[in-house]
Amino acid sequence: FRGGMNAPLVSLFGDTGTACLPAQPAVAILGSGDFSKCLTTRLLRCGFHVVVGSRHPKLAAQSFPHVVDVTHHEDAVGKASIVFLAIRREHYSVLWDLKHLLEGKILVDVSNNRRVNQYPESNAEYLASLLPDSIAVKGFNVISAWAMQQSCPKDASTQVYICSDSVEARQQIMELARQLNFLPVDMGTLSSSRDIENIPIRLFPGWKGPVLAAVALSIFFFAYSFVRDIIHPYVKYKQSDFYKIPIEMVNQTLPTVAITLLALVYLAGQLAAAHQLYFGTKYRHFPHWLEGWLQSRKQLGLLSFFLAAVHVLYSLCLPMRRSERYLLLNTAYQQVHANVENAWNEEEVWRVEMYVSFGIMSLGLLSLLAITSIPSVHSTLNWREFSFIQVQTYYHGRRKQKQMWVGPPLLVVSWL
Ligand SMILES: NC(=O)C1=CN([C@@H]2O[C@H](COP(=O)(O)OP(=O)(O)OC[C@H]3O[C@@H](n4cnc5c(N)ncnc54)[C@H](OP(=O)(O)O)[C@@H]3O)[C@@H](O)[C@H]2O)C=CC1
Ligand SMILES: [Cu+2]
Repeated sequence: FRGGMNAPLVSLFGDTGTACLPAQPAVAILGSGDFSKCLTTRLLRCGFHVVVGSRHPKLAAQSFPHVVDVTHHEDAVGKASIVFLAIRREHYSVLWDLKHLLEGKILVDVSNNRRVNQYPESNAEYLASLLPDSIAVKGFNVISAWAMQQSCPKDASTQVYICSDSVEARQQIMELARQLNFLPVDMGTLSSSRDIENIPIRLFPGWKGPVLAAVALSIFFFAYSFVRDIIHPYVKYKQSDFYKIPIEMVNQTLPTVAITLLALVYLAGQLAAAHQLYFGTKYRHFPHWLEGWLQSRKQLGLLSFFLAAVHVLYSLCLPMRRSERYLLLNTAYQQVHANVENAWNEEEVWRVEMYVSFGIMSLGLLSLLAITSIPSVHSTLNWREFSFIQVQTYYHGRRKQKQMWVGPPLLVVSWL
């Protein structure tokens, strides 16, 4: 009915979705908790018939719509060939009594754990060993009950990772996921279930190192500017510049950390190239730390871009400050006193004009790098276009760095 020759005919009778589809088969769900309720809502909306198996069907039936058949485990399992297990791994032992009824059926394990690698084997592999005559499929565990209930969830990805040792069962559950408006991702055999179970527990795994590096660099550069621009004048000349802490200090730290992170992005590639040249081969593994560093280049680059953008905001606000106004007035007053009519300093003017222009262009290039690293933009470029942008920008950046990097790297502070 979907597409093909019949498509225009069907649309004549209106695109009312499920009305034109053939009756969907029944799907059983064991357990009546949050996940079960939300999965039921989604299945009903997509035209499936749902049977829920509960230990206390009378009690559980109150929290399900009337069209849902809420009954005992044995009864529910008998009515469907696909059974979702919306119970926790700790309670899988109840399935032992249903062993004979579950023979040859597809069991979908949606369970999650609390910690990474909490059990020696994954929940789905445990299920498969518990019921060897059934077909275990892992999936849907990355979707929260909340998102399951929404018809078009906006709070996170709609991708579901699915794996099973049976190819047909995997295909069947992937098709089901598609009908429920999810994007199934084929993860192969059941041995992938451990990785799939670890997905929801992870929290930005690639970001830990880069964020730590950014924090450490910020503390270091902030302390450095603090000692140099505030403590030193205070001790030496008894001059109190503490008002500089909230804006000037921060605005010195931000670009320094940003450019250092950007340098770290490119340094990793250089070290990798040096490693390959030194050993004369590209078939040798990089050391662990370098491997991790290479893999976190994107995060380092994006953090660099973020800090540079915040730096721009801070810089735009510099003339808004009270302190700026007082300092300007004081200089004007002193100028009048000294009887200087025109304080125009050609060299100073040129320096600042160029400095701001370079700053804007660097941010422009950096944002180009940042935008092309976003997956959806990335996938519209072929690899030649991608490397054109990433490499060209790099050489421009390098040429500029050469002009600017006079003296030891710490002097970058004065450039920024
Ligand atoms: N909640 C979520 O957002 C998500 C949950 N999941 C997974 O879904 C599964 C269910 O989660 P959730 O619905 O939140 O859990 P709940 O604790 O809300 O529900 C679990 C259900 O299991 C049944 N149950 C409880 N104890 C036992 C027992 N001793 N023996 C047999 N059955 C029992 C109960 O149903 P009854 O009383 O009817 O028998 C209960 O409603 C879990 O494996 C979880 O990891 C996965 C992704 C997201
Ligand atoms: Cu700057």
